[in-house]
Amino acid sequence: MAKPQVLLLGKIDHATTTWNALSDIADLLEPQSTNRPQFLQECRSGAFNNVAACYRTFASASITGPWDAELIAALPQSLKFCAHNGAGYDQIDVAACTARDPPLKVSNVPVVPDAATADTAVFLILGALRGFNTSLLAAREGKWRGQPTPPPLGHDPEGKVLGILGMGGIGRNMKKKCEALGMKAIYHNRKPLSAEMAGGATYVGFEELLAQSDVLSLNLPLNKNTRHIISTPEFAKMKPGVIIINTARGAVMDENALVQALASGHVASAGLDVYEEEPKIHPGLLENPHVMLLPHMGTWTLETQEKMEEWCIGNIRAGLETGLLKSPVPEQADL
Ligand SMILES: O=CC(=O)O
Repeated sequence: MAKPQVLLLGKIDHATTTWNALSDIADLLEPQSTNRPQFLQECRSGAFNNVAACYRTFASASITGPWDAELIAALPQSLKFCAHNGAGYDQIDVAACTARDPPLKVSNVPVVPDAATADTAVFLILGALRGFNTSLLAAREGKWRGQPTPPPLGHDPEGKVLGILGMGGIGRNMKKKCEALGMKAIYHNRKPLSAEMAGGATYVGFEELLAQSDVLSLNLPLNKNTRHIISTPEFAKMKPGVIIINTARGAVMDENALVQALASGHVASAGLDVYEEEPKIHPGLLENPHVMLLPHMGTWTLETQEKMEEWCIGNIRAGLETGLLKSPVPEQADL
């Protein structure tokens, strides 16, 4: 019997040996397309009609566009598994995958990205609290401590309230690291965690989280319930001088509203790794020398990238060999 095919959407940079080893059970295939219209056409041409599983990266959206209803309808009937290499899978319309007959099973990469993403958040928290960005810029311009005018004094993390919106694996990892800096953690989730999972962080309502945080960190997934969960009315409920950190997805926060809140001074600073329209960064953020801006580097370490690729390939092998993915997305836990 012919082997099933596995389609690679994106690149494998590290786990090439594990990827190539998949050829014991599948033929490995790459698309010819370089943009979405071509990709839809390639799908509809029958070129992928023996593809049973697909490995996709966040960056592969530059070829396929989002996995929305149109794309999911164009994918071949043979496709049973989509292994996404990332924690956040907001690019995939999971409901449309589930509605297929048979359902298209989707997995993400949980846990593995937690530590590196939390480290990125800690870097942004410290950088924003201490106001380090202007000094980083000044040092490169040969202006010692911003000569002739030194920057305003920063703030210590010690004793500050860290509000965590979305206390999943990344939030919990970040909490531990920030407690080592003397911060006090409060959090809001749809439901409180068990005492063991919360690890001493206090559960508060959403409004209390807004009102009590000195540093508010966004660690929740992007979906239709969380899009723009932070916007003008929410900023108005926060402490003057609050610092906002976002390592989740840009669109959980209304970027225009953030720019306005920064301009008014109500939000003192921000540390951002993610943006509403990546790779574009809002000009109001680029022009503000106080905010810390990273270009989506949360999991960008050799160790984490390697482990994420391995995990994602593990999902493909599990799907093909057992019919079940190792880490299905929570919406499909019962499939
Ligand atoms: O943004 C990174 C991820 O979702 O893993």
